[in-house]
Amino acid sequence: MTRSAFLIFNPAAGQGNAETDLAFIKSQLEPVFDLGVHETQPDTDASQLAHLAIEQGAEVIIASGGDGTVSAAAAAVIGSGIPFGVLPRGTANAFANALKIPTGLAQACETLLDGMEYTVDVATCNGKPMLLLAGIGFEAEVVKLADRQSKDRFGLLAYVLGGVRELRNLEKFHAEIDTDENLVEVTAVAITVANAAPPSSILAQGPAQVVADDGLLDVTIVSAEGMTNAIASAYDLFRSALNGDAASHRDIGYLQSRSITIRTEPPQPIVLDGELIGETPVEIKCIPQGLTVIVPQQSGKPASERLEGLPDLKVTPKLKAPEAEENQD
Ligand SMILES: Nc1ncnc2c1ncn2[C@@H]1O[C@H](COP(=O)(O)OP(=O)(O)OP(=O)(O)O)[C@@H](O)[C@H]1O
Repeated sequence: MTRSAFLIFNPAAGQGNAETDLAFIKSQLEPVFDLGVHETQPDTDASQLAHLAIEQGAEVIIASGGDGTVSAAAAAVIGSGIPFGVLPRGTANAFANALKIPTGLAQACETLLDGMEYTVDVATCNGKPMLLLAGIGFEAEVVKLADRQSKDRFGLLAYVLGGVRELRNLEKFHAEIDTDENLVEVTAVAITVANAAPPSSILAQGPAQVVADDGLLDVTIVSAEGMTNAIASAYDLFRSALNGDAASHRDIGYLQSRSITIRTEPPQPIVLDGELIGETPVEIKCIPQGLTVIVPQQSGKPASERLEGLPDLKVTPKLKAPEAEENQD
């Protein structure tokens, strides 16, 4: 029986040609899936379509568009157990990058055909679904500056330009971070709470790795004052993102918790998965194992075993000896 797949397609996303993209996607997926294509409209968003997909009993739900489309669709699929696929066609494609889903359309289609299911945590942030991360302070200011017009002109560079402009006006704030274990009080310029993070989200890279399926949120605190310290901290976070080592600069701290409340003085903007949602205080709670995503084979967890492809491979599962026999002598 052919599996039914419900494709949510945003024709307005990204800078490519939507018609060509859709024709290509159909050519790749129709031979394998019973594919229904549903285009988003300015007034029919991806989350409404994802709810429709669940109602109709879709066996796979696929979202194709920018992070706006992907996040809205994924949020609606949380808790349904239905495998969720992504065909990224946006500017930053943070969701795909965080889960190592290829951003090229051909490879992303291949992933849907021969990938594996990987169940990740999600979270709520002030009651809203959170897939990746919430930024408080600096990152939120950068998103404010990367407006739609400059995103259309410069793509990903818009965020970088926003970041450089914002570096000049780093503003400190006092923060109370209430975790499961402690109340941490600190002066910071940026606090990032991540469930999963793409390597480009450098402000989330305090810990060696942000693991998406450990039931925990990773908090990175950057307290750099002044331009020189900010650049040194940024360099350390870059190094952490590249090498998988934890950050060690004295202006960077990190911790883990299942739920977190952050209060700041003065109030700071919050950006949730790329969208400004308001100001602190913020309460974030992890929902372990909330979403099943289709990812390339082996990309979910750091591989601890790889055998396939070896010549003459044969793997025979061994039955464990019953305890009684083990104790016999
Ligand atoms: N048929 C449509 N015509 C015009 N706009 C649409 C349509 N469908 C959805 N939209 C709009 O697209 C936006 C979501 O875009 P999405 O985030 O998927 O892509 P993007 O903005 O190109 O990506 P990125 O944020 O990575 O640049 C929403 O604002 C939504 O209203």
